[in-house]
Amino acid sequence: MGTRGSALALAQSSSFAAALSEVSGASVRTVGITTQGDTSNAAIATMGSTGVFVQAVRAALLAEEIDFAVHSYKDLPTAVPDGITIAAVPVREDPRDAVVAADGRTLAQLPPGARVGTGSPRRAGQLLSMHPQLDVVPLRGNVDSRIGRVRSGQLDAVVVAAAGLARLGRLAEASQILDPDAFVPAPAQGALAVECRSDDPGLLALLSALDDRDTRCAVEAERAVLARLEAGCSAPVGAHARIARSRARLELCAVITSPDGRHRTYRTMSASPTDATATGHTLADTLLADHNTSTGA
Ligand SMILES: NCc1[nH]cc(CCC(=O)O)c1CC(=O)O
Repeated sequence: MGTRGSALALAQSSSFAAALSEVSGASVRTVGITTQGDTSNAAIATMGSTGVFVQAVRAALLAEEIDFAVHSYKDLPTAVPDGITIAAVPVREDPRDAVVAADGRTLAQLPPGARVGTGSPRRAGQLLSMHPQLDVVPLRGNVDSRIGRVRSGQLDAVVVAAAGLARLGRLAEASQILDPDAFVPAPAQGALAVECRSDDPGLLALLSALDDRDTRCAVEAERAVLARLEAGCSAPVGAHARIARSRARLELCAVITSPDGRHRTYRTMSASPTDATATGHTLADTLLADHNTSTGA
């Protein structure tokens, strides 16, 4: 099993490995892979192509240095390369964003000018649109160092994925969990994608035992929004889907903001779960047309 070497990547891949061993009896050996995303100090949004965390892991997979890889799904580029298949999308962790703030404050309780760190244009745009009194400052690094900026007093708050906190056993440090219908998470946030080589049917079958149909469907709809907008992972687009009322309905919401938060376009759509991709595309078209109208583009 290939994985990045960060604490978060190791936590999520080792819990997947444990689940795989449990259902299949297979023993799993972990191979840590360093990626450009781990070694560069540049802001994620300036690193150009999407998938800075992913390319080295996929190269190792195609070179048969590893047999399968566990990725944070939201970090994957929307196109899956030839020769690689997503064999499993396990049950999703909490998809929501979370605030870690000094003195346990919520965003609404932060004073004007409070410094809130995030490196994500999606989070920055939504923060400013909802709370224009805040001073959003660029930030990157692992979850531990981002929370460290709050604990040291350099920042008043940071916004991170609840899933990241949960996987590190630190969800209790969140002072607010943001409603995903109001502050829309990144497409596929909280989900994992387990990839293997397409020509490895035995392993494909083994891994697919841990695939969760509802998670795959929700993520498919969210990622279809992103793919249709041809936006990379750093574009200010949020999308969140859930499967409601015992699989009868797919409910999808999506948001685009301008980077300064002055324009925010939010739309929802409900459809059959069998139409996940088409629903994502349709919602993206509506969203983009309405956003362009409101910004005068
Ligand atoms: N962009 C980095 C990243 N990629 C995956 C997660 C954890 C959440 C997840 O699994 O979706 C994080 C941290 C964060 O966004 O705070």
